[in-house]
Amino acid sequence: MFSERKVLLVVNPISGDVNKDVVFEEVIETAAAKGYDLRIYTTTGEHDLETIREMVGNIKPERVLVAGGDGTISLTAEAVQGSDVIMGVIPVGSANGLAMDFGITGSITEAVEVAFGDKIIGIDAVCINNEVSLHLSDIGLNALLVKNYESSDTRGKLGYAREMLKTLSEHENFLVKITTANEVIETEALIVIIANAQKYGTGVTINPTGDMSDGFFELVIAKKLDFIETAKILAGSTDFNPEIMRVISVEKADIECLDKEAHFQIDGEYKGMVRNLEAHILKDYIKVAIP
Ligand SMILES: Nc1ncnc2c1ncn2[C@@H]1O[C@H](COP(=O)(O)OP(=O)(O)OP(=O)(O)O)[C@@H](O)[C@H]1O
Repeated sequence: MFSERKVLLVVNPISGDVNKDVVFEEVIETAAAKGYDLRIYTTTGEHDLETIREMVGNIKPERVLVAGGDGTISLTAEAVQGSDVIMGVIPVGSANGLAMDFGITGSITEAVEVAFGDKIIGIDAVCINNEVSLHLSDIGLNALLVKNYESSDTRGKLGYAREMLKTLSEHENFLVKITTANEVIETEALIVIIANAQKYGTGVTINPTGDMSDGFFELVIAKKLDFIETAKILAGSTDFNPEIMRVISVEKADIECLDKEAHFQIDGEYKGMVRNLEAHILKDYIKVAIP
C-alpha cells in the first residue's frame, strides 16, 4: 500500500540486552494498522548522525521512532532537530534515563503505542560548549565515575559499585565560579550538574524540580556527599541545606574551575578535563510523543 504518511524506525542492534525482533514486529504491525509507510534504519556505530539526517531529509517522515538507549535517542534527536518531525521513543538500552524522564517506562508494546500516539510535547536541550545535552551533564565526581566505568571491563551493578568506591577514593573537590544573569557564586564543589531532566539512568532523582519543557535548566551544586541531603533528593524535597547543596534554575551560565581542571561528562559520555563551560538553554529543541 502506498501512503503519504511515512515513519522512520531507527534501531540500535547492540543496545541493552533486549531482542530487537519484538520491536520490529510491534512497529511493523502498528505502522500497517495506522496506514503508515514504514522505513527502517539499523545503526552501525559509524556516521549514523549524518545518515539519519539524510534519510529524514529524503523520506520526510511524519515521525521518527528510535529504539535504543540514551545515546541513540540523543543522536536521533540531533538528527531530526530543526524539522517538524515527532520523535517516538522505544527504550531498549542499558541506560534509559531519558525515556524515564519522558514517563516512558512500560513494555515495548506500550512504548510503541505511545510513540504513535497523539500526546506531543516540546523538549528543551542545553547547549554546553557547543555540544547538545538532552539529559544530565556534570563536572566532578559523577564524570570521573563515568570515565572509570567506561574504561573498566566490568559491567552491571557490581561493576558499577566497584567503580563508585574507586571513584570516591580518587575524587578531589574543586573550586568553581558560576556566573548567571542574577548572581556570581564562588564555592568549593564535589559536583556541579547541568540538568535538563530529573533522573540519572540508574533511576536516582537528582533534580526534583526539573521540567524538560519549561525553558530553563538547573544547576545542582553539591559540596559533599551528605546522607540527609541525599535522602531529601530521593524523597523529592527541594529544601536543601545551602551549605551543602544548591539548586538554581537558569537560562544561561558560565562555569569556571578556578584551581584545577575538572572531569566532564555529557549525557553519560565522558568528555575529558575542562576549565570552562558555557551553557545555555535551547528552547523547544525537539517534539516528543509522551504517554
Ligand atoms: N551496529 C552497531 N555496532 C556497534 N556499536 C553500535 C552500533 N550501532 C550503534 N552503536 C553504538 O552504540 C552506542 C549507543 O548505545 P545506546 O546508548 O543506544 O545503548 P546502551 O545499551 O544504553 O549503550 P550504553 O551501555 O553504551 O549506554 C554508541 O556508542 C554507538 O556508536
